[in-house]
Amino acid sequence: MIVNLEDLRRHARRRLPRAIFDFVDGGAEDEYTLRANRLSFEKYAFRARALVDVSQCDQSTTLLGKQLSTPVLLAPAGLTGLVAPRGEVLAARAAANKGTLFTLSTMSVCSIEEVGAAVPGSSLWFQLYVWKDRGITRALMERAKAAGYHALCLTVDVPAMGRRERDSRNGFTVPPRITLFNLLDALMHLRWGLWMLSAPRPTFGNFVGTGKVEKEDAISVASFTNKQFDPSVTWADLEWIRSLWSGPLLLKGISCGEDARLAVQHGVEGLIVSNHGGRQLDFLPAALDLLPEIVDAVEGRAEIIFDGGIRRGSDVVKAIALGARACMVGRPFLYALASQGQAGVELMLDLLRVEIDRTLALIGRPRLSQLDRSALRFEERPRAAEKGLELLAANHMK
Ligand SMILES: Cc1cc2nc3c(=O)[nH]c(=O)nc-3n(C[C@H](O)[C@H](O)[C@H](O)COP(=O)(O)O)c2cc1C
Ligand SMILES: CC(C)CC(=O)C(=O)O
Repeated sequence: MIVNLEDLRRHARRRLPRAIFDFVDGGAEDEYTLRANRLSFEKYAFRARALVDVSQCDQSTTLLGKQLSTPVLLAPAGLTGLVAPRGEVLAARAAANKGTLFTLSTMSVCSIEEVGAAVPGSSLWFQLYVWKDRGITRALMERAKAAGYHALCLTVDVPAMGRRERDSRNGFTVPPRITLFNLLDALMHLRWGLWMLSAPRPTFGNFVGTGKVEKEDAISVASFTNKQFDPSVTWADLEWIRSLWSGPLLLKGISCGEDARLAVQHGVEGLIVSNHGGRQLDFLPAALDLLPEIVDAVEGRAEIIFDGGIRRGSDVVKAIALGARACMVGRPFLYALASQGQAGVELMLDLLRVEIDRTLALIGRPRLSQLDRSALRFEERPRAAEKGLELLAANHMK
């Protein structure tokens, strides 16, 4: 039975082959940041007001000029189409049906055009990684523009791919290598195996025909991206990106006040405060702990989106109270896709919607605009968090 997002994770764990589940679920190195992302929410409790009319809670909002029915968006996730066939199309449809946005990763299985044709461009953002081959980078932006995507989200926290040790242990490659273990694993996860047989062999769909993926047979994500992504990108390149993209521009992966101020000086419309879900630099602080410094640095000059560890509606309310305008979720929508395809993603968004409404009612602030830091208490000693860290560390050592 599915009553919350953790249930979707459990479902996904049963449904997906080990290497695919670990690719989605895992983080970098010791996974400190991955664990911290969750535990940081325990540092905050609520200050609730009583006897407020909460008969009409309203979580609708606007983001970069677009009306949204909820402040929860779907984060870019490479290889979503490995979790369910045509996974990006299914997730984009779910987001559009629920009045919110889907962000397509540069590293998607379905192409920019396929997703663009499935839903209105107004409910789509495109996430950009800058390739060494600037012709390819330029073409990605032109294709997203031609397909009607509303905003461009440049990810800035991958100058090198984080080391995901679960992927190394599992020998995870794209496309998945056909080995005896992988065949057995697929047989033990027959629904996923049959699903995948119904789709073309998954690869990085935006690069088919460019010669970049055809040559590569079964390569690790880190080897591929370290070969293709440009580690020399600097603030100066933003001007070039700006000259090619006329819509709203956001930077994803900003993690300190200095960079937030620079981003504003460069005229970006939005920032995504994120540590890439703990998949890049291990021992970055929990994403929630990055938020106040960045909100203070931005001083309202750009819209701030938060991601990292959101698993409850109350987490969304806390991030908004700390100054975010909206939140992205990554793994939860991938677990949901693995569990029930498009219907699973819609269910995940519904679960969060109900939890957000209930939290707003219980704290006596029926609208998002009424949320600020006075809605929270900082827990001096988050005892549950300390205990949780000890337990998780103990599990990790087993
Ligand atoms: C499987 C997977 C693939 C991801 N791929 C990308 C990507 O291609 N581009 C990107 O900017 N972020 C990527 N991310 C990071 C997410 O956009 C997001 O920052 C992160 O998942 C948020 O944390 P959460 O999973 O705890 O919600 C990926 C995350 C996961 C789990
Ligand atoms: C396929 C990868 C490059 C996607 C990514 O950014 C990630 O796994 O975090």
